Amino acid sequence: MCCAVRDVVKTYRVGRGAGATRVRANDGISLEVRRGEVFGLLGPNGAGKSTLVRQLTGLLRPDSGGIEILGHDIVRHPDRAARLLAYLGQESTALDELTVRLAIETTARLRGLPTALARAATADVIDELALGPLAHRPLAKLSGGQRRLACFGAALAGPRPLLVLDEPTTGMDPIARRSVWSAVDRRRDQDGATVLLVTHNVIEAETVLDRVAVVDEGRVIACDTPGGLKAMVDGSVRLDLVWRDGAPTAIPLVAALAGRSAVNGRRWTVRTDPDEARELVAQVTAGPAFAALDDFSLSTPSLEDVYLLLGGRHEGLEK
Ligand SMILES: Nc1ncnc2c1ncn2[C@@H]1O[C@H](COP(=O)(O)OP(=O)(O)OP(=O)(O)O)[C@@H](O)[C@H]1O
Repeated sequence: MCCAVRDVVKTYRVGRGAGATRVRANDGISLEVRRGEVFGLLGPNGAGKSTLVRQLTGLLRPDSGGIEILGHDIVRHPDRAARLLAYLGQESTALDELTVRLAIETTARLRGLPTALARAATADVIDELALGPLAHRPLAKLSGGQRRLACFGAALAGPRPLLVLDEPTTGMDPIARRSVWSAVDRRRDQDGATVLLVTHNVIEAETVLDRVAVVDEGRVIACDTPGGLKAMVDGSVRLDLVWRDGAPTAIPLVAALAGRSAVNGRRWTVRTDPDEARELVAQVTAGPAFAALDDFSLSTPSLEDVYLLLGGRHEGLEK
């Protein structure tokens, strides 16, 4: 076991005096992260994911509950977390004035590597993430995605058995994102590192995560492998129809679909069983509606579908 979280409760106080209110950000969270796995925390804005990871990193103290990392009691000894894990938070301003190279090297030195080793580790990370062209520029002068990649690089400098990454790929282009996921894979496969990842990107998460905890309103509402979670929505498929200039609702078939589609701009999404989906595709593509279509696709369930399904079901889904 790498991390064990037991019934963690964290309440923030918002405002002052008589008008103060309380926000229960974590409402009894329990989960276990096994050694060597890439474990994801998935959930909507404000679900309590960052609050949980900040407690794991020793930066925030739970009101109650226990957190153990590699046998260390982090609630009692929050200072130990820094030796056990590398943390990439949502904001990283401490390193902003440094160049990319210095930010990575400084982090490696702070993690106890002697100068020569810190330099070598920095060169490796710069190479691995293709940060060479940015290495001499201060973080503050980089684009959002570039700065995020540089901060991720700093998080990798100096080995740690646990990587805690809060939305590591925010703002990154597809190439940078891919290099992040490759680097995460390498840390797990070659170094046996455990990775705890906060993400909103369900599609991306599906390809890198071994297990996922779905967090909502401060609680874990489901925890399983992506495959196990997707089995909940087995037997359904998703038909996406993208209309060129608005849907031709004068066509009876389209009018009938309107009532059962989730509409997002020009995109209509219908969830149904595979047989009906095939039938609908045949009807839409063979009839007059086809001329109004820009694109259509039929997909098997993704974690996103699970996530949407869980939105309304908060019980009995943990494994
Ligand atoms: N410092 C704070 N003071 C008061 N309330 C806070 C504070 N930090 C977070 N909260 C509240 O606690 C709840 C959980 O926030 P948290 O940042 O943990 O969510 P999250 O799941 O990480 O969200 P996101 O995906 O948007 O980053 C929210 O309602 C948030 O408004």
